[in-house]
Amino acid sequence: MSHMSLENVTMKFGPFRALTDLSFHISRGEILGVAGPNGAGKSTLMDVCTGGLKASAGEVIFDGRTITSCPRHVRCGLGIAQTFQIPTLLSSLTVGENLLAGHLFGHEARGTPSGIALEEILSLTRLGDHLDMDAARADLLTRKRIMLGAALATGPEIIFMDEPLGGLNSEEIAEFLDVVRHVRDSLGVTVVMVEHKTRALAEIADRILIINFGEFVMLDTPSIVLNDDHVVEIYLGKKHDA
Ligand SMILES: Nc1ncnc2c1ncn2[C@@H]1O[C@H](COP(=O)(O)OP(=O)(O)OP(=O)(O)O)[C@@H](O)[C@H]1O
Repeated sequence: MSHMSLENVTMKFGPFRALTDLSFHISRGEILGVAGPNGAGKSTLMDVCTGGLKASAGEVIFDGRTITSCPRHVRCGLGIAQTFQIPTLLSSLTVGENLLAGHLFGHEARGTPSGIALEEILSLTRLGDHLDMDAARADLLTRKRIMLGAALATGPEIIFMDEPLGGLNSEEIAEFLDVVRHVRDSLGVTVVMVEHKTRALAEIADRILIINFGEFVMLDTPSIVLNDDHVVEIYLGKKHDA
């Protein structure tokens, strides 16, 4: 059984369709990359999955349960977490307190404590040495690791990440991807990563979904998707003749 599926999801803002009749499955434990040109509907897609938006039509199913209309905190309680493009931290608190806040939020939403130990999150996100540091003092990569840690502390089964690599240099990208890989491998958490940097996606993703103008284009392994003529054309605006 698939972990999460979208069935004929359409998202309208007034008369404008940001997503049109989108259907696909996310498998448990996979790293799914989501790519597409600016305005393709990637953030909208993430929001209809995590509860920021309610799809105008169609259904979002998680572990067999229809969650299309569930608000964000209910989806958090079911095991759905999200990180944002610009790190949203409690900057007056320490790194440890940020993780604790995530833990408490998840506990409250679910009614039971998270099954993921804070020590393991500290080790996976490499934050063990920074526990007492004020979050406000952290550099960008560390802020991203703190946000990921706080999201993991809610105890998710699936985590959606909105452009997590933005603003990082190539060394930092490699380090962050390594953290994400370890998170998936150690915790079995499913990862959905919306990202413009397709080369990085190709390195980490099991499969990549391409959308364009809110419509499904392709979902397959990175090598198939990124070498597909239609996908290359969408990105470059012309035929790829290599
Ligand atoms: N709240 C809203 N009201 C009206 N239109 C919206 C709203 N949110 C998004 N849109 C429109 O829906 C389309 C898809 O936007 P979305 O942000 O999902 O694209 P994206 O693929 O994430 O883009 P980018 O890569 O630039 O972040 C865009 O045309 C956008 O202007």
